[in-house]
Amino acid sequence: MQAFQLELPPPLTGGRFFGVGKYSYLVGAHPLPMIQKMVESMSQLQKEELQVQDKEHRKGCRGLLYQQVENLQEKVFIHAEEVNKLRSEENALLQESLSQLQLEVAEKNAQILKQELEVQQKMDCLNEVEQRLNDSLRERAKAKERFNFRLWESQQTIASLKAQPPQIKYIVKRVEVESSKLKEALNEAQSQNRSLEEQVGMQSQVLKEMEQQLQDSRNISTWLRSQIQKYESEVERVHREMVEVVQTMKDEKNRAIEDAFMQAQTEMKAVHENLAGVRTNLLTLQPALRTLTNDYNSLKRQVRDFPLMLQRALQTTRAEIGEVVEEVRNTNHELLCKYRRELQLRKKYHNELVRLKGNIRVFCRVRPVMEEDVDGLEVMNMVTFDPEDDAVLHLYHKGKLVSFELDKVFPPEATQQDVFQEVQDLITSCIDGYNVCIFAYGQTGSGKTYTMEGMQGNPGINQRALQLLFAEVAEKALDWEYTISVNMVEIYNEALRDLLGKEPHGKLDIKLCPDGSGHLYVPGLTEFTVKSVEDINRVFEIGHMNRVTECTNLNEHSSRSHALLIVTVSGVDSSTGIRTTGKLNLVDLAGSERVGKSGAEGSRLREAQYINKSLSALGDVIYALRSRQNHVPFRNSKLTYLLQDSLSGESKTLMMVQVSPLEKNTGETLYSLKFAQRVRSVELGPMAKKTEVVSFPPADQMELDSRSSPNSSPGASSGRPGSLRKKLQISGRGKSPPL
Ligand SMILES: Nc1ncnc2c1ncn2[C@@H]1O[C@H](COP(=O)(O)OP(=O)(O)OP(=O)(O)O)[C@@H](O)[C@H]1O
Repeated sequence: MQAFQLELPPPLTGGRFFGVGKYSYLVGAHPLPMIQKMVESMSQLQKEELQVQDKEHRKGCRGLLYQQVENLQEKVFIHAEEVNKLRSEENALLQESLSQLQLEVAEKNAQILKQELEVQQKMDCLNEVEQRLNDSLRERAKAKERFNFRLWESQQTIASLKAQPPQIKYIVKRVEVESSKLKEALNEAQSQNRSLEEQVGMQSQVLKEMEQQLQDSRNISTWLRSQIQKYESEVERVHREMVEVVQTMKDEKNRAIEDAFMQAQTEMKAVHENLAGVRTNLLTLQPALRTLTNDYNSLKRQVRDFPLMLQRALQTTRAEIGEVVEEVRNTNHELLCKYRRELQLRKKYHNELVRLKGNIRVFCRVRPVMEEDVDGLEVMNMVTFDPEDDAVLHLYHKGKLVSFELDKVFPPEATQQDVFQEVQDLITSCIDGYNVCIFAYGQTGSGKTYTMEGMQGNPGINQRALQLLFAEVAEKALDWEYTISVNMVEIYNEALRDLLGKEPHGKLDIKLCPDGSGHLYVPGLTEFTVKSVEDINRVFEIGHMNRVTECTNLNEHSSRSHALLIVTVSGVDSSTGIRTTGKLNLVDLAGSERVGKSGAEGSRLREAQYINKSLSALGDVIYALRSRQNHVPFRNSKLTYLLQDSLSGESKTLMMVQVSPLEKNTGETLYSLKFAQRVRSVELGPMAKKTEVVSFPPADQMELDSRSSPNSSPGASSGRPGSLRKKLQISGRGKSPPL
């Protein structure tokens, strides 16, 4: 049975809809007292309007309840009708099956009668045949008796005649004749007798069959009787069941009606109670309704006046807001000015710091003695360090100790992280818009690639720099939006090649920007924007692959070409719109060893000449920059020309001079350290500021210099490095002795 549920109206909660009306946004403390007052009166109005709506709602509720009672009664009536219909349908079904069963029983009875009739007919026939058989048997016995008697008589006659004379013979003949007649008759009788016996046999066969049939018929009749009994008992059972079902249904129907009636009564009672409650509520609400109606009317009036009030309030508020906005704008402007001043100051201090440290710094890294260096022989370590000064190293060369002072010396045990620690400030300054160049300089096998690229699992400056840039950029992401892009190029025999391009074999040109800014650019150079370490690795892979395909022996090739990773960091401050662009150039230079001197020929000699030329051009440029000369010879090599923007102006340069500590390499080590010393020694002191043009001598001449005066040549960094360092610390870098 379906459960009826009364749909009562929702409970009335007075302020349930508070703050949901069209003026809801006005609820809450407002800074302006006028608006606050208006908001309060509006919410009061809304509340009262809701209460009036509640009362009207209750009125409608009573009608709804009556309607529901009527619906309930209607449903009870429909259910009673359904029960009746169900009962009559089931009765009809049962009657139908009963009459069908009776019909079947009648049919079976008729069949049995028919069978019995047939059996009776067969029995009659059988009796008749039996009767006839008995008669014929009796006749046959009589005939047999007669023939036996006549036979006996004949035999008596024959015997008596045989005992008589010939006369008697004749008689005998006659008797014999007579006897043959008798014999014939006897034969005839015997054949008759046989045919009768056959008939008797046949009749007894027929009789047996008939008996069998009779027996079958009796069996069938017994089976049919038992079937009839079964059917009768089945019919009786079905009838009984049907009566029971009808009875159960009657009971159920009565119960259902009673239940429905009871439920309806309970629900009616509840409805009446509700109705009574609603009536009482209505009675108590009537005075409140009156008050509310009055209030409502007065509020209506207020609402009518509200737009005017609101307009006035809005005008006042607008004026107030305008004042506040103006105030905020002024404050913002002041803050922006302060911020810009701070930015300028920061840049100034940073520049000052860098200036104090030197815009061009020279570090030296000594690679460890490798297993492959040992080669069965004892290996002499020719480089030693000053335990008290990490900027000094001593080289034992041709029986003499030559000392060098640089900005920082990394001993063989220094890790990649130690090295990176010292250069990271330089790298992050490109986020602030500075151009930075880091060069790895040194002979082949001195560890340039190890320092710049590093190894799998222990990356060098290149990868660490990009990772640091990502981290720094992410930290500033709230205020600044940065883009980091990379190029990879190679300079081999003064030819510039794009290592990320589709055609790495093609030569690139360096051109002046057509916008008249004086900046340089490389048309067709491939640039990748990188956002993650994975991107960097992919870029490095492409660059490496292109370098590999360029030459069969990569190491051979790499030591004869300059590899440049150019990272551009562009940023825009979202609040001020200030834009910055900084470039970080990470350069793995070609091997600095003087192949030309060792009698190389052909392509080797050409390569060596190109390398010598470009390295001394780089030395010249750095020297010119450091000594603040008017003319800086950037155009003397592809390398310096390409890096012109990043080497001049407020840019920062770091030369990482790589050396080997092995005895066999002391010549090259000395040469590299002299180069480093020369670069560094051109301090920004008073003498260095002179626009004196001091060209970097080619490798051969440097060798001569070192031979003539190994202790005195590199900027007075002879046997007393510690004292020089101290002197520098006291007087500042700008005051170091001139060349
Ligand atoms: N600081 C170091 N610690 C450990 N191994 C180093 C270090 N420096 C260099 N090596 C190893 O020395 C070998 C030569 O270094 P690397 O290839 O970096 O020299 P290179 O100057 O770049 O030579 P090339 O000019 O031919 O490119 C490499 O096997 C490298 O792993």
